[in-house]
Amino acid sequence: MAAAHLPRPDAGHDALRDHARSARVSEVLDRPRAVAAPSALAGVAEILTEDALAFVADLHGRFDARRRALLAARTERQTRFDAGELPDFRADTAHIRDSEWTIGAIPADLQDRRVEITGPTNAKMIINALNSGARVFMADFEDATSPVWDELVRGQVNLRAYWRGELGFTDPASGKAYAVGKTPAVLMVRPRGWHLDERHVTVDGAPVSGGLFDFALYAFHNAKVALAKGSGPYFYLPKLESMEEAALWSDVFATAEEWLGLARGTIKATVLIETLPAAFEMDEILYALRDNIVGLNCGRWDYIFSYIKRLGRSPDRLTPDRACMTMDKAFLAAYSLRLIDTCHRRGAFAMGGMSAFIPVKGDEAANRAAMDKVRADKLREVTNGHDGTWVAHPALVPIALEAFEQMEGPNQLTRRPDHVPGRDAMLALHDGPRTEAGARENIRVGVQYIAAWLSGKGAVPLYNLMEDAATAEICRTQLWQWLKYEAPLDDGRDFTHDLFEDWLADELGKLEDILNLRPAARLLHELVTAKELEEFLTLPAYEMLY
Ligand SMILES: CC(=O)SCCNC(=O)CCNC(=O)[C@H](O)C(C)(C)COP(=O)(O)OP(=O)(O)OC[C@H]1O[C@@H](n2cnc3c(N)ncnc32)[C@H](O)[C@@H]1OP(=O)(O)O
Ligand SMILES: O=CC(=O)O
Ligand SMILES: [Mg+2]
Repeated sequence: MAAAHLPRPDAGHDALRDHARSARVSEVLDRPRAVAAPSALAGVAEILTEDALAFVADLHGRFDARRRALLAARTERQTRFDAGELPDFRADTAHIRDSEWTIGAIPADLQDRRVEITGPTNAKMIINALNSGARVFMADFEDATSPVWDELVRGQVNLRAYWRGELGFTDPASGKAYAVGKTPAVLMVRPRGWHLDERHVTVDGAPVSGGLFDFALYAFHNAKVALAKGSGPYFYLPKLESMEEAALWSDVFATAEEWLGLARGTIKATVLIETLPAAFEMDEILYALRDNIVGLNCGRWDYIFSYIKRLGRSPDRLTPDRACMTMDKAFLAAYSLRLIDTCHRRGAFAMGGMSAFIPVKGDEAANRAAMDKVRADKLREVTNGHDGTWVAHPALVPIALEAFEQMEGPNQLTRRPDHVPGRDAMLALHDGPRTEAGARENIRVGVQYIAAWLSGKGAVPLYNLMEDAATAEICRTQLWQWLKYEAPLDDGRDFTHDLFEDWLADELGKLEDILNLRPAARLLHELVTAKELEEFLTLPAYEMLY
């Protein structure tokens, strides 16, 4: 059955889901093949194999129309938010929230997730992360990755090599050799979100989903080897907005398990709750993925971005400086407590998130202050009831571990918060000023991050903070929002077009002329001054990527 025979994207979720369920795995032989762009990388022949690409094509044929329909549903929901509707718990799914059920079994090697390190998929960082002492390493094709074709393939080559005991790296500059140690972290992989295409792989001329491509290749090559080594095919799922989007992953997993000859429920996933709409569907997301899910995670940076994106077209939602939006207050505090309660009620892990502070080089006092901030963040998480947390850098593993060793066991699944915040608290905005310094920081970080992304780097240290796609999205959406409403600043001025132009020119003048700085500045300018808020900065940026 060719992709062209699938129901139309606007056919409705039920028709699309029924079609996907009725399509049999054996039909794949009649389907079009996925065509991948060439890559000269060593190891590519083991990754872009005919069978692996047939698997990608099959997933594309079954699920891409549904993915596109769900993306259209996000746009439709946004028009309702723009008209003044606020997110709320769904009436049609009350039975899921109100009834008693729990998720499926959690594998032994996922029972202790006290500290999880994240990072890009280059060989050195994979090895350093696996050896870092963290319980889990999440290899990231999302926020920390710029989807340059060769780098994506290289990431898959590296992950495949890891499972076969063949991953090594020698730094050409220092000559230092890197090898995976005897007790590596458990490996999880985060595929891209539903919004991103992978234009280097097409079926009938249409690009496949980036997320399906990342998932499919990793699962195809490694699921069985990981299981044979006592682990499994484990994933983090980013940027979901609804139960239906979770159900799409559930159906993808069921199909993949059938393809790969795995028992139903072998694939295990943790879902990031990092969009405002998803926070109102946490029970529903756990339920939709109940055969495969093991937990939820507070993806705080995308969550702030989503709050601005979904509600920020309203003048009464003007956000304060990015630095004021902390996890201990307002909508962020509320959603993290609700996530803990929801997860523990359903037997799922409630993972904390990423503090953006990283070690400060060459300034002991500043470094101590940054480490203290990380410690305080992790102590808040463990005290509230999280079962584990994320760190961005190996030096932060001991700090987070020390905080999470306060738990009585390897997790605290039986704990429930004393108070579960409701809808109003989940929508409450932080207090705080909007300052010139905050606007200038957004400009500086936004431009330099986009320049790095266009140059192939998805995570960078800037001004002693970890910056990635999610943190940069906050910068540019906040500037857009402030400009749209000419937001009042704390010094009495309004954030006008002229001020933005002046500060952009001034900040650019001060920056070192790094690769892609000018195109990045042009893109940031376009995004900030656009009449309509662009859904993701990575969508126009991807058009500029080689
Ligand atoms: C919002 C979210 O989605 S958060 C999740 C996505 N973001 C991320 O995963 C970011 C992960 N972190 C990073 O990429 C990096 O730590 C950065 C870019 C912030 C800083 O990187 P660097 O400037 O290279 O850090 P630094 O120079 O201090 O690194 C020291 C050593 O630690 C290693 N290291 C740093 N971060 C990591 C990491 N996350 N995983 C593995 N190794 C790491 C470096 O490779 C380096 O190794 P070496 O001594 O063998 O050369
Ligand atoms: O993915 C994590 C986030 O904070 O965003
Ligand atoms: Mg994120």
